[in-house]
Amino acid sequence: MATFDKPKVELHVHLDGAIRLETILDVAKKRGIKLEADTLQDLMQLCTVYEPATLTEFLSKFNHYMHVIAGNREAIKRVAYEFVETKAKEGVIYVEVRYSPHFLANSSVDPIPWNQKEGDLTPDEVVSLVNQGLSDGEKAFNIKVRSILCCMRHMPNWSMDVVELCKKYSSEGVVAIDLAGDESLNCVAYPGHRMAYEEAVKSGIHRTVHAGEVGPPSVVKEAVEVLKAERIGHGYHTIEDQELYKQLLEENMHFEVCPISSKLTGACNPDFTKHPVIRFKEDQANYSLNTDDPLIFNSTLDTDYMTAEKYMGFTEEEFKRININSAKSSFLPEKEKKDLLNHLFEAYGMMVNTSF
Ligand SMILES: O=c1[nH]cnc2c1ncn2[C@H]1C[C@H](O)[C@@H](CO)O1
Repeated sequence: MATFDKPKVELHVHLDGAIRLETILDVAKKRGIKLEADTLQDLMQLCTVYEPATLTEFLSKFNHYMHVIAGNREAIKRVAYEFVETKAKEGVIYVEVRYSPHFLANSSVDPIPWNQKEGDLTPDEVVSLVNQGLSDGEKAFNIKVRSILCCMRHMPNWSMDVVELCKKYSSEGVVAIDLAGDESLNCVAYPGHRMAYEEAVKSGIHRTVHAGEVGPPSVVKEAVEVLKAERIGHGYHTIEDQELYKQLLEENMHFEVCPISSKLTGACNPDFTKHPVIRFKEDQANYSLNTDDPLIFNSTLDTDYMTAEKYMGFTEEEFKRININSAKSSFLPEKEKKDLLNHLFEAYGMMVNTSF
């Protein structure tokens, strides 16, 4: 049985970090693409981070398999659909899944990623395909799914496209913009990212930013003050700047915490009993628990919850509280947020608050 066997909300998970190994092998076979591994076991060995590494080392894992899925319409739709099935099985009732449309394209993207040959799949069509896969999955598995489009730290020239795609597809489940990638190499957001986030603010597109994962608190400060982030991806290092941390606590800023990820990317002390989320818990901060990249960490949402229970003193009550906070901090419109909250209140045996 799962550690917290009740409906859950997940806000920080990368679609391209949540692909099934079986699917990678199968698609590679169908497309005649040679992989460095041809059994499930060997592919797992290749793609998984087993011991604490660095964010840069972790990000290099995507090189082993992204070329298999990118540029292929059927594969992209399938990955999105299967993702929803996986989350439904984990007891997730609402998930916001993120990805870079450019990383899955092979046309209208400069440079073309993963050494692909130029084709005819644009970032725009990628978003449309993912939307279809997610929407088919929602119907088949009866959960709610929304998506977030990622800008990449090292690719500021893609960011204006990303915000335009957020606007174009806001009626098809795209709810926000994100800035992901290697914060350890690019600590200050480029003008391209700043322009895209300015446009997001102007157009009412919700905003989250990977910040303070491995980088210093200044990255979090920039995310909040310059990029106008409404949520912080990870944000562990915020607590090294007590003034900033206190301010964000007062503002009820939401931190998207990913326990297993934070150990294996080297973001935090590998000793879970010293994890910053324990401080968040003690301060009753607003945060969620998430998987981030379950393919690469060989994890599930339950292993993250189990870790929190076993090493961080999490109780059922705290799990309920953080899922309620996650629903409140989701990028859903108010009415849908209330419905989601009521669903959780009911499932958790709490009084439904009719005063909203
Ligand atoms: O934990 C992460 N930090 C920064 N970037 C990340 C993390 N996990 C995945 N990414 C990157 C790699 C993916 O290709 C990209 C879009 O999902 O986002």
